[in-house]
Amino acid sequence: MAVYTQVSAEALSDFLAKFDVGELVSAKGIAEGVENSNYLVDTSKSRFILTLYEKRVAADDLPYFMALLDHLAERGLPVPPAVPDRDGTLIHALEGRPACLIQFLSGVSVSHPTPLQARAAAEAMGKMHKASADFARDRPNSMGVAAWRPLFERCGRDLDTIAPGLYDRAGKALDTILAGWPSDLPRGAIHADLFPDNVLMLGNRVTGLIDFYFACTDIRAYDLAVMHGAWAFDAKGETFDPAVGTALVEGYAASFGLTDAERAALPILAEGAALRFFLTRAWDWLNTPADALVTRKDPLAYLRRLDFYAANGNALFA
Ligand SMILES: Nc1ncnc2c1ncn2[C@@H]1O[C@H](COP(=O)(O)OP(=O)(O)OP(=O)(O)O)[C@@H](O)[C@H]1O
Ligand SMILES: N[C@@H](CCO)C(=O)O
Repeated sequence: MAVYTQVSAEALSDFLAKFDVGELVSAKGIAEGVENSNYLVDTSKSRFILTLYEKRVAADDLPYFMALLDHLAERGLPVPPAVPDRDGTLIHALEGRPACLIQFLSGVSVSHPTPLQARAAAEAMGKMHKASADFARDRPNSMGVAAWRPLFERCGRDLDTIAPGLYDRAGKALDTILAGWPSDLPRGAIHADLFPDNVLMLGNRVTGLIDFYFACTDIRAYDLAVMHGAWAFDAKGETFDPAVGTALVEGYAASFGLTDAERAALPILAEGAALRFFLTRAWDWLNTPADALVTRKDPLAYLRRLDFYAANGNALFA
């Protein structure tokens, strides 16, 4: 599930009355996702996503995300901008949470991407990087390299309750990654969480890039590294699909371009991306009761990716 905040029919009708979107016809909570509360809302005029922002999305960051979505949508990217109310306001409050009414996009997210689908998604990411090249706003990556040691320390020795020896193992990986982290690669606005569930597709065509709530200014090739880890393995991180991996790198290179320096850095960027998702999942694992309604994501699936990249990264991206 991802409906942390319940919205009553009365509150939703009052909310929608501020917009020129017709009358409320139906609303239902969306099960997918773990970060925010999402509802599928049908009105007499159209279909929308209502998002109420929960723990990890700071209200102060919403203007950045909404400006980026507008910027990309204006340049023809298939991203869902927020719908303005009659006064032009994009960001609202509903049931005590920051909330936006978002344009609905068609398509479904694929759970087992083919190389053709992976290539199309990586090309779309390349187009997004192109379109955001003149986006003037900046947002530091709150889940970026500077956040990893503090997050690791906050998890602490409790990591060993997930698997014996995990604290020492993760600590060693963290030291290696921080020591080798590149500082001179091109930066720009990146998505930073472009997992298959954040790409809507119809067949081999990308119809939507969604969930920009980790978007930030960071190393562009890091975005590709995040995508590689998310798309080219099975969910448990046990099996790597080389055809999907190649399709991602070549799709991005064909669409945006990849310098020799960026390509050479992909192994360490991929290790860093794997560590990032390992750490946030481990933190959530340790801090979400096992019987909570939300399904916890397995941190070890990202430790396996980390091990894979450490052992094979250089050969993989050569
Ligand atoms: N603009 C949109 N158009 C169509 N469907 C959408 C849109 N935005 C979200 N969805 C649907 O809602 C689901 C959850 O949305 P989203 O991924 O933004 O949630 P989240 O809680 O932020 O999740 P995550 O765990 O990926 O961070 C998506 O999987 C998709 O099915
Ligand atoms: N994509 C993330 C969850 C949202 O940040 C994960 O799978 O761990």
